[in-house]
Amino acid sequence: MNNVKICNRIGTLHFIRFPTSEMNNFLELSKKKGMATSVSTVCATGGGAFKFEEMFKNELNLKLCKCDELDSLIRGLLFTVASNNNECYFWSQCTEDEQCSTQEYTFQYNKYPFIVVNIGSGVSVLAVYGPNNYKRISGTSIGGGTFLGLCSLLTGCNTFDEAIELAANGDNVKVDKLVRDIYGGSYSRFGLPGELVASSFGHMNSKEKRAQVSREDLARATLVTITNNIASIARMCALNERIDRVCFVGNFLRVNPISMKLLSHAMDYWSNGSQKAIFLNHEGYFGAIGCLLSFDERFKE
Ligand SMILES: Nc1ncnc2c1ncn2[C@@H]1O[C@H](COP(=O)(O)OP(=O)(O)O)[C@@H](O)[C@H]1O
Ligand SMILES: CC(C)(COP(=O)(O)O)[C@@H](O)C(=O)NCCC(=O)O
Repeated sequence: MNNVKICNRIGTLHFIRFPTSEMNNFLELSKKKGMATSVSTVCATGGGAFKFEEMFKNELNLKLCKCDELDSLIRGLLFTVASNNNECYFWSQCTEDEQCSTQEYTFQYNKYPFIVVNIGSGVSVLAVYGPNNYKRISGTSIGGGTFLGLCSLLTGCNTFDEAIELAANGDNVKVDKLVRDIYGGSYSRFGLPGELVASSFGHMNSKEKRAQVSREDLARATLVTITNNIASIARMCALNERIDRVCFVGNFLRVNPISMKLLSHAMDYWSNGSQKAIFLNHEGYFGAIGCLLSFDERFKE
């Protein structure tokens, strides 16, 4: 991220990611490179800041400066949106897949409230009322980790990128039972179109249908199931809080236009256009950015 001002210096922020399952390799590399000779403290957030604290101290002689993950997330998000003009976007015309495309979104970050849905391993839903005023209003354990876990079980895939690639080439209609499979068409009285999923994985009780589905179809159905569930929770939270702007973040949305389009469509369709799904380019890094800002503040003190 270019032209970022932190601690009265302007520069470029660089982002690198690796899964915490690779922490041992990271420690080995840090030892080899003599990381502790150039820094004494590393800013860290999320569960890993607690889980790996001892390990960093014992193996590398490095102190972790621990910051709360949700405080850091909101702080990093607000800072990034304020510093980076091109950060936010939305998907338009998501009823027609071919016409669905991204458009830049001018997010009035200094206008409150708004909702943040963080889709990591699990999902946290936060209502933000001011720069230092937010609450965690809901959450679900059915998140990005669930997608990857179920998809690995069902398809034998080994990575998130592979799971997304499979899903991109599959068709959930072969796996899910639609309203039209039950009604023969729409259930118009309650505004349920025939193409709506009535029952996720609802076809999979049939031996015949199971024989017809591919790994790709199963990956797509898993992605659609998890995403639609998150969309339902996000919509209900927005409605309850009477908030219309909903920012979706977290690494589950990395290289995942299928889920972003589904979330956009669900928010738009079920709210008659009153709720808006907003996405951010640095979707998985706000915790890290917020944590860096807190460190900067403590350093100044
Ligand atoms: N390279 C990747 N490896 C593993 N999971 C990934 C990767 N890229 C995206 N994901 C998705 O992101 C989720 C984790 O999101 P993240 O925002 O990093 O949350 P957490 O704070 O739980 O680490 C995973 O469960 C998976 O769905
Ligand atoms: C515990 C967590 C805050 C951890 O964050 P994560 O590493 O998943 O990003 C998150 O997984 C969560 O909110 N889980 C859902 C718990 C629930 O409300 O049921």
